[in-house]
Amino acid sequence: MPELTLQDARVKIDALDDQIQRLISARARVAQEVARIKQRQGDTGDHYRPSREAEVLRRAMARNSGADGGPLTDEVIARLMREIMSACLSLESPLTVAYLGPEGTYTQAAALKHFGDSVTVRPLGAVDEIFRDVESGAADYGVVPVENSIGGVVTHTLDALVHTKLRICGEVMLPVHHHLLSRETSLASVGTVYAHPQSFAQTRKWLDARMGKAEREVVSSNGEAARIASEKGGAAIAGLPAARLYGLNILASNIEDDPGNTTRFLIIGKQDPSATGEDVTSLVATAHRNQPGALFTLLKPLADAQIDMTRIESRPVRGSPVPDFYFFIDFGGHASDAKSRAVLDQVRANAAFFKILGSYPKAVI
Ligand SMILES: C=C(O[C@@H]1C=C(C(=O)O)C=C[C@H]1O)C(=O)O
Repeated sequence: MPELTLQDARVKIDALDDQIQRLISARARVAQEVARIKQRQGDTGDHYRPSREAEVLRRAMARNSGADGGPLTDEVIARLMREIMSACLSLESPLTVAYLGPEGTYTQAAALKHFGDSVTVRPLGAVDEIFRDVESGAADYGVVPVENSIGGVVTHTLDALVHTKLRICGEVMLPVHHHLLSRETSLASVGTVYAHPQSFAQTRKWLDARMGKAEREVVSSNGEAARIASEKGGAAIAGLPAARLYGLNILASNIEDDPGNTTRFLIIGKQDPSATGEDVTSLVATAHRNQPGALFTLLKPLADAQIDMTRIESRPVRGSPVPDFYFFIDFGGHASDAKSRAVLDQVRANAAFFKILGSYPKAVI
């Protein structure tokens, strides 16, 4: 590009902004048209389509890697597109999204990462409440944490999935950075640290080394920890949104023991997203008891079909007179594709209890 003066550059930016805005408005009008087409087709539900959104985001990232792409990163481009889609969708059917509150939690950050800013949010107090809220229709979708790369599974979420009629219709991966937040200005003045058990698990080494003498008090969420620290003193382990919300100082940043610390969240709702080519299927099953090799039998069809099993977790079956376990299995593929369907049929045939929890697009950003 030839040298521009500052004034020339600003004139250029103004002209580009004019174009961008005209195009965004044109896009919003087409999105309204999509909603009208759906209504004419008798579609009475909400107009959110997780698979279509995943495709739009993947296309945006692919374009960014192409000849006209850059210099912004794929993730930044996808996030901008995310917000445009969110705003377009909210014109016709503003979504209501319930999540594990209070405000300032990582689950809130996950909800906004997945749905964008143009949604109505309902921060609720417990995982069960989120399931009930979506089942009753008070919220269109729910966002619940399911697993952290250091702390392990969120048992309430797995237990709720066994019995719910809701479907998993998406997943969100959120890199989690913990910070020590306080009204105080130095670590030495902190007598008590408040945090969610998962946050304690993820910062244990740092706390042992730097705050060995401080009391550790478990609370129900990171947002709650920040609220208590803002009212009673002490410090909270939480994310930056909580620091902003409660006006706390950041005494120490990125105190997680593993810099790759990531939490996976599930989107729960009432729809079954269509296949996108990059999907995950989640199921829960129990093996036949008292049979040697029962778990092996359950999993063998996946191995035989060379399906990529990305996760397996177990939870005890409550009230069972003998030890029995629910196995939660994730694999790459969509329940509607021939290979996955055949494997699911075989697993179902070998299982005492079997339920597909959902097939949904693999997280894009
Ligand atoms: C309902 C639809 O559109 C909604 C709006 C989208 C957008 O603005 O790009 C994408 C997917 C849906 O959440 C659809 O495309 O079927």
